[in-house]
Amino acid sequence: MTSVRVAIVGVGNCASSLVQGVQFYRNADPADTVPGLMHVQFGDYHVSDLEFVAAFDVDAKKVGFDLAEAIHASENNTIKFADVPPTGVLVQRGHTLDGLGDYYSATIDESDAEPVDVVQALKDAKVDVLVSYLPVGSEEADKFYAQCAIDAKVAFVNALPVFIASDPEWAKKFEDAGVPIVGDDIKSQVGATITHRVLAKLFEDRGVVLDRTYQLNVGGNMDFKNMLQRDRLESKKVSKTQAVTSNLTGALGGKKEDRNVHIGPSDYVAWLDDRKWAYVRLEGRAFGEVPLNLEYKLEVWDSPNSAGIIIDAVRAAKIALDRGVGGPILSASTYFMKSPPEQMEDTQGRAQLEAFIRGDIER
Ligand SMILES: O=P(O)(O)OC[C@H]1O[C@@H](O)[C@H](O)[C@@H](O)[C@@H]1O
Repeated sequence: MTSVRVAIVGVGNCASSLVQGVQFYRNADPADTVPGLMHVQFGDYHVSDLEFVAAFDVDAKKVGFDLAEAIHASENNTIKFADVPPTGVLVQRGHTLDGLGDYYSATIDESDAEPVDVVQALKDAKVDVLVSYLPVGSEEADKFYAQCAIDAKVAFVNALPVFIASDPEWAKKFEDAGVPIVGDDIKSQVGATITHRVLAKLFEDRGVVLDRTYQLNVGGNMDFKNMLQRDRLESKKVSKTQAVTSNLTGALGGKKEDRNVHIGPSDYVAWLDDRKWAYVRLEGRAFGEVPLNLEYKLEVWDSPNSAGIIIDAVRAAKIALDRGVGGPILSASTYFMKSPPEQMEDTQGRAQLEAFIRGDIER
């Protein structure tokens, strides 16, 4: 089988963990279990089949540098768990559009190079899958790159909370073009979303009435700094909220907004670097209408926590591309993403995805 030729837009911490992860597990035995991957061998593709062939960013400390160097440059502050040798891929000057909010603009220097023709660059590098890791709130920029993927006939993995796969008009554009998309908004391996989603569901499954809940997140990466600009995180709040409530049938079921559900990024704490701490509280009523409350705290390194999921999402997108299936890949989107076109309970989502890998279902 051929490799999976991957391009990345946004060479931040998440890109760093992805590139390091492919290096770290390049010799993994297909019979082994790798934490954070569904399979070492996912359909026809081993982890090591991912080949990074293009990257785009706007940061002067990254543009023009080898991807292996750029992943540790500028404000990137995630954990280093692999030595990535030079890739021979130089980061190209992407288009800024609304990609930089106030905090990014104040923190980094933008490259003064001319933005490249992205569609041409994708074609020249024979890219199979473009992963969008733009900062939260980059609505215009994310749609620009989605359109580039359509024009270059490159599959798209939308890791941020801008609604593309889950937007019927955009979904149709991908379908009409015969280009697969997996989106929207990556759901980490064991992150704030999945733990909260599962525990809220546990309340319901055990007959406890969930009256109110919150999820307060703090972190020290640029994602959290960027989100200090409150108007950039609206889509993120909606995405995170529906990821939890879509699993419920009670009063909070399906709510995108409700006074009794507060889920969102809460503050930036510089010394946490790329660690993310989530404080979650669920308040309910059990037998005899007696109060029952649960509170937990999750501590993770944010970017590695989603890198394995992206490796699987990229391989699912490539399988769809190989099979000539365009539009949202529902099974992969529902299992990997917070805001898929259709929400499904996670074990069911995983079973659907296994069926997709085997070729039993189309998408
Ligand atoms: O931990 P969760 O809730 O699944 O969130 C995962 C990801 O969600 C994305 O929206 C964030 O920008 C990432 O930084 C984060 O890793």
